Amino acid sequence: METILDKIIAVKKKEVEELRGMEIRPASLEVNQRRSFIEKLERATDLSIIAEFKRASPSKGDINPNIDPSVQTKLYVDAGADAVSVLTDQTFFKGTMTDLTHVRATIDNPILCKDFIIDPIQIDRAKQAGADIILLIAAALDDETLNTLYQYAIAKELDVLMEVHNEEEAERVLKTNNRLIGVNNRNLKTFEVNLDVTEGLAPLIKNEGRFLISESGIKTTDDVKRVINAGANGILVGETFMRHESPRDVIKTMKIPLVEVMKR
Ligand SMILES: O=P(O)(O)OC[C@@H](O)[C@@H](O)c1c[nH]c2ccccc12
Repeated sequence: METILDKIIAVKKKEVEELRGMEIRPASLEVNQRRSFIEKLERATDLSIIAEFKRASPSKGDINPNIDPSVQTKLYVDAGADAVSVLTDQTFFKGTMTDLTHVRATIDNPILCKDFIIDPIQIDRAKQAGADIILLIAAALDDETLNTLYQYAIAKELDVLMEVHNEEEAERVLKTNNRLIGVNNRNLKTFEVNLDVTEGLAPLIKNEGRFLISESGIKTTDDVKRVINAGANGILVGETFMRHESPRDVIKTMKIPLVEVMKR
């Protein structure tokens, strides 16, 4: 059966064809300046927070379709978020690359371009819009493509967040020497969300000395403590911040010291 991920990738293939016909100009020096999230993680003593701007999603429908990306992400950063994620997919998440451009003009923290990247041309476009981190989803890429895109991104001085959901994917990404691994608690094929996924995969990732970001389904301080205990260096949170009347207050309560977490 065709999964939502298959549907999304089919749309991305068309988008890539369209992009090939467009001129992607180099970004201005100011936009291009390097903002490394991995360097921030090396120095971090608290849990790192990547706060996401996400208007809608295939699993939840509209989340908060009418708020302004610059206003919302400024709020995130002022509350203590370390990085911001901007969903740029239009068809399924109601985002745009223009959202990312606007956010770049507003904040100075690292920005993750949250999209389904299958081709280097999308990396060029993300970089031009002002992204500092790109996402590579193991479930959507074979080993060769994953490696090619990874090498391409680091050559452009971008950080790469490699996303996994099971052991097989984790082993595949650990074969690269990428230091930043995201464990998605949501299964992109069934939408089921379970923090057990972070707990199950954390030993594998931490034993290899990589930074671990727990992604999706994080709502409460208890959830946060659970993933910290599992070994997470950071969290990626969208819906909880997008729906809350005061994302500032939630972010502040989630910014917890990492004390026992082994940092390598
Ligand atoms: O809104 P949540 O449950 O806090 O999840 C945020 C983020 O992890 C989620 O948006 C996400 C994780 N990986 C993705 C890949 C594509 C699109 C979206 C995602």
